[in-house]
Formats: sequence, structure tokens, C-alpha cells
Amino acid sequence: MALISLEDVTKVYPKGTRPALDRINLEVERGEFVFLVGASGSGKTTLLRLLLREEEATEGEIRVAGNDLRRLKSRQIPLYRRSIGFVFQDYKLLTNKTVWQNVAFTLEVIGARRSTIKTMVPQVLKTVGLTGKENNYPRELSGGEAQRVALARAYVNHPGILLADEPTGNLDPTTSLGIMEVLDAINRTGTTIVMATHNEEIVNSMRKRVVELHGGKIMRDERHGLYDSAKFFPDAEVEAKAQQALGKASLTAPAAAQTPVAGGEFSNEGIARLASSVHAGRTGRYGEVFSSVEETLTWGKGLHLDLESESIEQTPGQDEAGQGGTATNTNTNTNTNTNTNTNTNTNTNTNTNAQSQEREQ
Ligand SMILES: Nc1ncnc2c1ncn2[C@@H]1O[C@H](COP(=O)(O)OP(=O)(O)OP(=O)(O)O)[C@@H](O)[C@H]1O
Repeated sequence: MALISLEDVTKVYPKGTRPALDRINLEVERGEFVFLVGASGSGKTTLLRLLLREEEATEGEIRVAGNDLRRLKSRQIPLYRRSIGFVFQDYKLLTNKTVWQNVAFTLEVIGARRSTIKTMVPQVLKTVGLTGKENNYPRELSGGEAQRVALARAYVNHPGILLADEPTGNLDPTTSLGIMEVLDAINRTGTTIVMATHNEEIVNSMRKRVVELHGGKIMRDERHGLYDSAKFFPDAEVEAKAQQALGKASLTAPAAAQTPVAGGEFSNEGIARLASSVHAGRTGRYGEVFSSVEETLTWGKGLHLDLESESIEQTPGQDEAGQGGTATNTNTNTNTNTNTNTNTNTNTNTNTNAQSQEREQ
């Protein structure tokens, strides 16, 4: 049974003139990394909010990790949400708490022991490359660092599912690469990731499953996004990162990282391609945000999904929460290479819905 399934799901907001989601059918298997793409207003955030049970479907059935979300009682919702990690474009950090306290807080609210907190917080900060920043307050962090704290907080209790709404939306291309490295590492521990994004270069480079929404309907569901790698690495830092990612895939990565995903490639190659294309300056956002449907349908040439015959391989020993693996792909400070963005797209992302959702924690 799929980890996430939506059957004929429709969402009409009280003031909505048309359905925000219109008879959506979608299945996501355990361990998958799914990009949700589509023009502004196509329904990406709504889909994530339904999965988080911040909104209820008007019609249809949603199941997440065995939970039928229609049957979830109000008092069960906080517990349900704690089993899911989520990150937003604007980080939502607690401004009066340090990096350490922000991450520890997630564990405190679920009643974790102090000894557990003391063990897990440094581990996850190391995973996201923030060792040394424990005592900084959010205002003392760069955008990329703040987003990594948000990721650490979402991941610290090793959720089986991580939902991300434009997690790179406010970040420059090189910093976004760092965030994608962390997300990729988290995914390789077995955590299923559903990420809404406008960033076509990230999607094209990572070559994960791409679900494209338009007007609340799924217009495309492909196993891999476009492949458009750069062959030229004149920048030493980005080249090193790309080499490192490729090297890790074949030499030092943990077993989970070496497991070929459907299609036979190693997931770290996506990061290598992204590093390459970040450097080449092909960092455009999802460029067709305000264009017609004909023009927006430019995603991918990949295979159409056949969930019957293909499935993501699981690494033996990993439980549902992904605790069988530890992410080893630590991030390095990537903020120095910001001059390569030759993006000419002038669209701005107006994702205000996610921004207004304050996490209960
Ligand atoms: N609370 C709400 N009340 C009424 N309509 C809403 C509400 N939230 C979203 N909508 C509408 O639902 C549709 C889908 O919005 P949604 O935020 O899911 O799109 P999106 O693809 O995430 O867009 P973006 O990329 O701009 O974040 C839009 O037409 C939007 O105006």
C-alpha cells in the first residue's frame, strides 16, 4: 500500500470560485522524492496543507501512513502532524530561541528525554552542516543557514514523511544547492519527501519524480525531470562539490545512498548535476509561472509513471521513520558563490498561503 494516497480528492475553499484541487489521484510510495510543480495558484500548497491536515478535502479520500485523514479526530491531529516534518519558504523559526533551542524545542514538545535531546540535536545539526552555530539566534544566520535550521527541526525526530513548500524560494542558487544536498541526504535515509517548487533547475537536475499541477488538476506525472547538465566546471568550489557528490555515490556513501532508484541512477548524481548547472548559471525559477497552459507544459521528457511495474527500492533495516539510516552528506558553507546566477526571469513567487501557516510548535 502506498505511503500517501489521494483518491478523487477535490478541495474547494469557502470563498473559492473554482476548486483549488480538482479530482486528484496520486500515490506516493515510501522512500520517494516527489517534486510538485506548476504555476502560481495551481494547487501545490493546498495539496501539502491537505496532507498536513491543515485543511480538509471537500471530497475524496486521503490516506497518509495508514491514516484515513477524514476519520482523524481533532484531538488526534497534533499527534498526526508530529509524525510529519515540514518546512516552508520563510523558515518559521522561533526568533527568541537559539539554533540549538529551535531544534530541541521540537523534541521537547513530543516529550523526549533530556538525554535524547542532548544526543539528537548535535547529530542533526551536523547533518545539516550547522555545527558551530548552536548559540546563534535566527537573526544572526544567513538565509541558507536559517533554512537549514528549519530542516533540522523538521527532521530531528526522523519523520517518515517530510513536506517542503518552496524551501529554496528565498535563497540564491548556490545556497539552494546546499539545501537540496540536505534534502537529498534526508531522502536517502528513507524519508519520503514531497517538495513544492518553482525552481526548474533544481527539478531538472535532481531527476526525481515530477508531478505537475495546473488549475488544480494533475497534468503530468513523470518518474524523472529533465536532464540538462553542464559539462563545464570552471569554479573550483562548485566543481569540488560536484566531484564530491559523485565520489560519495560510488565510494563513501552509505548503503542507502548506493541503492539505485528506479531508472538505475544513484541519487547523488542529481546533486552533482545541480552543482554543475548552478555554476553554469542555469538557475531560472519555474519560468512559466504566468504563462498559458500550453507554454507551461514544458516539463520533462521522462517516462510516464507505471506504478504497477516500478517501485522505489527499500534498504533493508530501515523502519517507517527512516531511523535505520543516518544522513552523512554534510553541508558546507556555500554562500560564497553567488555571482553565477544569470537568471533573467522576473517572476516573483507569491506563496502567501504557506507563509501564513504558523506551525503550532
Ligand atoms: N484560504 C484560501 N481561501 C480561498 N482560496 C484559496 C485559499 N488558499 C488558496 N486558495 C486558492 O486556491 C488556489 C490554489 O492555491 P495554492 O496556494 O494551493 O497554489 P500554489 O500552486 O501553491 O501557488 P503558489 O505557487 O503561488 O504558492 C488558488 O486559486 C488560490 O487563490
